[in-house]
Amino acid sequence: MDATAARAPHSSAPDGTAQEIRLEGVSKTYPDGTVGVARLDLTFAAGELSVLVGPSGCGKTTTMKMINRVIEPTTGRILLGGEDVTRVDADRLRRRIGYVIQNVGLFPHQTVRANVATVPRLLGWDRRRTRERVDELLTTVGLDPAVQGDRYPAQLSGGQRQRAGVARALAADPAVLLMDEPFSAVDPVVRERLQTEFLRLQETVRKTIVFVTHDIEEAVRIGDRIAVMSYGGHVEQFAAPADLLGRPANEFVADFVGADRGLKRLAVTGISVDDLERPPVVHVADGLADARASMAAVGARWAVVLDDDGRLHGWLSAERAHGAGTVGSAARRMDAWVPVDATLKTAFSTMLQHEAGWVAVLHGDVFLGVLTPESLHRALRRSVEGTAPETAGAAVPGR
Ligand SMILES: Nc1ncnc2c1ncn2[C@@H]1O[C@H](COP(=O)(O)OP(=O)(O)OP(=O)(O)O)[C@@H](O)[C@H]1O
Repeated sequence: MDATAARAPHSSAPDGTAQEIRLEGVSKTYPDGTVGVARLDLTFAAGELSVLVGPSGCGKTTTMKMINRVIEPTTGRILLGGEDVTRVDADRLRRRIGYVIQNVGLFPHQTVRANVATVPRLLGWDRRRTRERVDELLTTVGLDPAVQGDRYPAQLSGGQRQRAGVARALAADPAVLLMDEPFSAVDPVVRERLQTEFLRLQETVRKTIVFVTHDIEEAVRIGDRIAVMSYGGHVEQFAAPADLLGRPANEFVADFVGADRGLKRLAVTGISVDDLERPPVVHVADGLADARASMAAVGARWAVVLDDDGRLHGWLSAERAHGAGTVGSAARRMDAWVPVDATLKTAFSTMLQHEAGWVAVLHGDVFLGVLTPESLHRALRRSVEGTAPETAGAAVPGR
C-alpha cells in the first residue's frame, strides 16, 4: 500500500467492508440556476443495493455523482461510514468507491487486464497481487482471463464490456459501488443475464450499492430498496420493491410503477405455503384402483405422481386412471417444479413452459403442493392487498 493510502483514516474501511451512505440536506444548484437536487435526506444502508429510479432529468445522476464528488453539492453533508466526504481528498475518496457507468468507460487503448488493474495500480499494489486479483475478478464476473484478459474493449461484446466494467469497479475492494445505468446499453436478453449475474455477485461481495436506472422493472428486480424520484431530486418514496408495488405512497409513484404493477409484483413476491393447492398424491408403484379411489375421495380430476424416492415423477389424470396396472404405466411425466423460495414470477414462467398447467413446489426433495393459475392469481391478489409474506420462502415451516 502506498503512503497516500496508508494515511487514510481508519473509517475508510481498507478491507472493503460495506459502509452506510447518508445524505443530509443535500442540494445541487447548477451555475445556470437549474436545481438538480433540492434538500435531499436519504440513507443507503450498508451492504444494501439501493436503486434510484425516476423520469429523465429528475436528478438521479446528480445525486449519485455527489457521493463521489464528481459533482460538488451546493449545500448539505454526505457521510460515508460516518465520515463527511467533502473533507476527504477527492482522489482518495474515489478509490474507495467503485464506479460503473453506461457504456462502461473502459480505457480503449488498454487491455481488459490493464483496465481492471487501474485502481490497484494507483494504490501501489505489487504486480503479483494485482495480477492475482485481476484474474480472480475476471473469473468472478464470467470472463476468462486467458481469453478476454488480453483483449481491448473494442474486441469484446457489449455484455462482456459491461462485466469488465464491474470487475474494474470492484478491483480494489471498495466499500461502495455507484452504478449509473450500467446495463442499459445492452439488449434485453443480455441485460437480464447481467442483472442475474450481478445479483449473485452482490450475494458474495455485499457492497453498499447505489444504482441508477430509469427502468422500474430493473429496479424491482435488483433493488433491496428503491427511491422513486421526481423533478428536482425529490424522493417520493423510498421502500422495498414489494412495498412500492403493493403500497405506492402517492399518485406519482403509482403512475411511475405502472398500472401493471400487479404483474411486476410477481417478481418480488415469494411463494407462501398457504397459497399451495394439495391435489392427491400417489406413487408410481401404487395400483391404479387405489389412485382412482384417492382422486374420487376428494373429487379431484388429477393426482401428483411421486417416484419411489418421493421425488416428482409427473401426474395422473382421472381419465387415464382406468384398468388394473400401476400408476407408473398410466402417469405422464412432468418435471415442472420450483423450490419454495422461488418467486411467483419464476413459478409462473415455469408453469407456462409445461402443458400440465401447474407447477410443483418443493422444499429440498420434499413435495409441498402445487401452484395452478388459480392459486397463483390468488397469491398475487393477496400480495397486492398486502397480506402475503413479502420475502421469498418466508412462510416455510421450520425455516
Ligand atoms: N452541468 C449542468 N448544468 C446545468 N444543469 C444540469 C447540469 N447537469 C444536469 N443538469 C440538470 O439537472 C437536472 C437533473 O439532471 P440529472 O442528470 O441528475 O438527471 P437524471 O435523473 O440522471 O436524468 P437521466 O435519466 O436523463 O440521466 C436536469 O434538469 C438537468 O438538465
